[in-house]
Amino acid sequence: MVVVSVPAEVTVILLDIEGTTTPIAFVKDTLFPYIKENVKEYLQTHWDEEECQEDVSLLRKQAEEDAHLDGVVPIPMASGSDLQQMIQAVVDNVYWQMSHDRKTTALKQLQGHMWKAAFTAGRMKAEFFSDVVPAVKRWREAGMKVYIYSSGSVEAQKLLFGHSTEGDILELIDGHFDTKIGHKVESESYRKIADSIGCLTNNILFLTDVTLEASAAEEADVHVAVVVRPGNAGLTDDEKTYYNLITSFSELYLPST
Ligand SMILES: CSCCC(=O)C(=O)COP(=O)(O)O
Ligand SMILES: [Mg+2]
Repeated sequence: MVVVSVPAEVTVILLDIEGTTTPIAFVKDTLFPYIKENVKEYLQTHWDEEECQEDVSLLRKQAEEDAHLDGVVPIPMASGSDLQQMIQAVVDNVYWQMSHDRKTTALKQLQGHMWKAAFTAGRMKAEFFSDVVPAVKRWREAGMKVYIYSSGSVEAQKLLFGHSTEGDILELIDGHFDTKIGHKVESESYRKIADSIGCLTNNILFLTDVTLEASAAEEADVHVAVVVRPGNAGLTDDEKTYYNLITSFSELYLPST
């Protein structure tokens, strides 16, 4: 087994979810299909609620920003539009964004609100790789703080950790970040995360499956390791040479343990 040593200055482990703690297949085959199958009915049922209207406003604003992109579906204003036409426009916009695996805050916020019903009713349980929970417990025992940074909304992250096949493991996580702090491929996001935690960027070790995210974090002086899991996108030879790679969290060696 290859072992990657965690630098002594690291006090915080920052985890990505999809492809890092959780199989991409769970996201692609369970979480995302749930949205596609239920979005129209969800909008029809919840349309008059404030939360749903806030989600639609955010999606409309995003559609305006996306106006230059091929295939984008605009969302008309409520006044003067037929309700069913407007709902269909939101559905089409959500489908369009999901077909491009967009990580916009607007899409992620609606998805989080929709998953809530499924998780809280026990109809869906989040999957974690078997090494994740034991490693997080070990790190915490060694005095590390463990945070999540995912494109999935903080609300959705809490649903996953609160309703998993391993039970409610939310208490293992010290805090959550999503794209409201900035996108994962922008180095400024990692500086803001360090500020928010109250540490230096080089006190953080970020684990992710996406090298663009690893590169942005590294630019901010965050330590990174790229996580290679079954079903993840392949890495180039250069990426394999450049980054510390782990296939399991058990391959991380903490000097203090
Ligand atoms: C609460 S995570 C749900 C999955 C998701 O929507 C997503 O975009 C995952 O992205 P990540 O940044 O964790 O790779
Ligand atoms: Mg990921």
